Amino acid sequence: MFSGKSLRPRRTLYLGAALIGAIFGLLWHRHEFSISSTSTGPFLGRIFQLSKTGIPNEQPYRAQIFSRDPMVIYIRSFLHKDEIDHLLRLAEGNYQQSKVYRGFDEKPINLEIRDSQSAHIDRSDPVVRRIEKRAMEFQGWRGPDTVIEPPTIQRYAVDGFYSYHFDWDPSLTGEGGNRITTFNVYLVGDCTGGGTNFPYLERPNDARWCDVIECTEEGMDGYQGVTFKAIPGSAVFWENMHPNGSTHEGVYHAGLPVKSGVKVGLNIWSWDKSWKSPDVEAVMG
Ligand SMILES: O=C(O)CCC(=O)C(=O)O
Ligand SMILES: [Fe+2]
Repeated sequence: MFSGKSLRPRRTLYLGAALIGAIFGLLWHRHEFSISSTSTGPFLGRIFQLSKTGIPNEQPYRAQIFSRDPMVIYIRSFLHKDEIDHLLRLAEGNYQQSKVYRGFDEKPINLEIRDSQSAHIDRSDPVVRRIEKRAMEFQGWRGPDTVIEPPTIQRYAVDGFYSYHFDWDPSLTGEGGNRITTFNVYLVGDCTGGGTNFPYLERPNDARWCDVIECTEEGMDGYQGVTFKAIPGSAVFWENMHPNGSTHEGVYHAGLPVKSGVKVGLNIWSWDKSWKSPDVEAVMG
C-alpha cells in the first residue's frame, strides 16, 4: 500500500497544492491589509468586505491560566492597537457618569462606590462584533442561552475608582439567569494606580507574572491578593461561578483609585439566561 511508486505522483500533487496555497496565501495577506475600495470582483470583494476597517480580522492573543479556582485567565494582546483606537473613537461623546447596578431597575449614581464615566458602544460596528465573537469563541460559546451583554467602556480620571464588588448579581437565584463570565479589558493605562485588585486571589509563586501584576510592596500599596496592571490590549477573563453553577466569592474585585493620568477599560460580560443557583434547584427538586 505504501510503495514508493504510488508515493511519487502524490508528492507532485502535494507540491502543486502547496504552491497554489502559497500564492493564494500571499494574495490573501496582501489584500487583507492593503486592498482599496476599487472594484475587485465578487471573491476579492468579499475579502475586502471582511477587512474594510483595515484592521486584521484575527488577533493573535496569548492566553495563560492565572488561577484555577476561581478560573482566571490572563490574555495578552486580546485587542489589536487599532481595535483599541477604534473603540475609543466609538465611545467618544457618549460618556456619562457611571451608575451602580442594583438589580434590573435601580441604577443610581453612587460616588462612594464608583466614580467613573461609562459609554455604551454601537454593537453593529464590525470591530465591536468581531471582538464580541472573539470573546464568545474564547469561552467556548456555551449554547444559545449565553449571550454577550452590551459592551461598555469605563473611563477613570484621577481619583476615579470602582470599589469591591462581584460582577454576578447576588440578588438573583433563579429566573432570568446571571452574569457568568467577565472579560476586563484594558484600553488605556496611562496612569499610576488604577490596577484591578482581587483580594482573595493568591499571588502566583513565579516572578514571570510580574510584568502584568504588582509584585512589590510599593506596587501592592497595602492591598491584599493580586493586582493586575492596566496594560492596554490585555484582558483578565474570569468565571463568576463554580463549575456547579454556584456563585464564586473568590472573584471579588475592585478598580483601584487612579492616582495620576487616565485609565480606560472595556467590559465584556456574558449572561446565561438559563443559569439557576444550584441551591434553589436542590430545594425545588
Ligand atoms: O476598572 C477595573 O479595573 C474594574 C472594573 C470593574 O470591575 C467593572 O467595571 O465591573
Ligand atoms: Fe467588576
